[in-house]
Amino acid sequence: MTAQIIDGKALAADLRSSVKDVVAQIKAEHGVIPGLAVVLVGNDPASEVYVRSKGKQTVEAGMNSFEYRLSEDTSEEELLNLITRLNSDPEVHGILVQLPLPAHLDSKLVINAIDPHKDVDGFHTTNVGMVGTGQDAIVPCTPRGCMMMLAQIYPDLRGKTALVIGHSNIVGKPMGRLLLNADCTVIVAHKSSTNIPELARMADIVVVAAGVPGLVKAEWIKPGATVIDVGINRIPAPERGEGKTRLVGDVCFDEVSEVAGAITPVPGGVGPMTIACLLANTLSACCHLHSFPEPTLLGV
Ligand SMILES: NC(=O)C1=CN([C@@H]2O[C@H](COP(=O)(O)OP(=O)(O)OC[C@H]3O[C@@H](n4cnc5c(N)ncnc54)[C@H](OP(=O)(O)O)[C@@H]3O)[C@@H](O)[C@H]2O)C=CC1
Ligand SMILES: Nc1nc(=O)c2c([nH]1)NC[C@@H]1CN(c3ccc(C(=O)N[C@@H](CCC(=O)O)C(=O)O)cc3)C=[N+]21
Ligand SMILES: [Mg+2]
Repeated sequence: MTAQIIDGKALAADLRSSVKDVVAQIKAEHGVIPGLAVVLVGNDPASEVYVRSKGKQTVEAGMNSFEYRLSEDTSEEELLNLITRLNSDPEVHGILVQLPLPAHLDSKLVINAIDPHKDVDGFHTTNVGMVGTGQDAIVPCTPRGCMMMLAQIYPDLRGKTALVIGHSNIVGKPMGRLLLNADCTVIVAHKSSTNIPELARMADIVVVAAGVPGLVKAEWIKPGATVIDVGINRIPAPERGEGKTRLVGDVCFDEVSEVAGAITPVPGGVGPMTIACLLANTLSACCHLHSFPEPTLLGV
């Protein structure tokens, strides 16, 4: 069997184009332009790349992008002051603080200072609690993107056995909660789990967000299962020339795609969906803040 490749790049382009249509409609009807503020503290090169890409795609969707680049030694007070200003700025509908923050800043405190209605990452304790209890709330971008990709394969997720590998607050835990809300039977594994290959062989759906290249092997996968690879790892690629690198996920893609029914590639899988969902969340936040009807995008 050769797995169907779930094309995140194409699906993300569809999502961005439906966001763009609704943005144009809101602008025409109400004169409101959704705005996203991205805050980057320090100069981590990888974060720099993501922030630039987010800003570009925000503008391409017809929204306003506000970027704040603060120095590595910014104090917690300065950062909290900026968030307070953004919370009360009517042109800002979404606020994203790029993680990780430098070690001297308390990310829980900083994230919880964001107005939950503007927390387009869905990391605020209020949004986490609401998603955890099955209430409408802002859903974290990466898990939301994974759910949209799963919807391409399964019209109904009820009763599917799902394994999530990784239990971070930004990917694994919210992913497990969304799958549970969709009535999957959910297992969430992590470094202390002792029998992941065995658990994986029971799963119809495997979502891996561990940050370990080559973690998931073909013999772990039940034939026909769907494999969602969230991992983003930059590894040396001497075959491309000295000092060159390439991006890989957490899945041994070539061998797993011989067994799985469907699989997401890296790059071009979950990553582009994450950014498209950020735009979708910003649009939804704008609609909510202005009491416009919730836009229907790709249905998740
Ligand atoms: N595509 C996208 O849009 C995004 C991709 N990512 C990528 O996804 C990956 C995970 O990100 P994130 O959740 O932030 O990472 P974290 O490092 O915060 O969490 C990793 C999780 O994986 C677990 N883990 C690590 N090694 C193993 C292992 N060998 N077996 C089982 N579990 C393991 C850890 O367990 P423990 O807690 O016990 O240590 C932890 O729960 C990274 O590669 C990151 O770059 C992240 C965000 C968005
Ligand atoms: N507050 C916050 N929210 C985040 O959502 C957040 C964050 N902090 N910190 C870092 C992680 C990581 N992340 C990615 C987004 C897009 C791609 C992406 O578009 N990847 C492309 C490749 C990009 C490349 O070539 O480097 C792809 O997979 O095809 C990857 C990773 C969001 N994160
Ligand atoms: Mg942990």
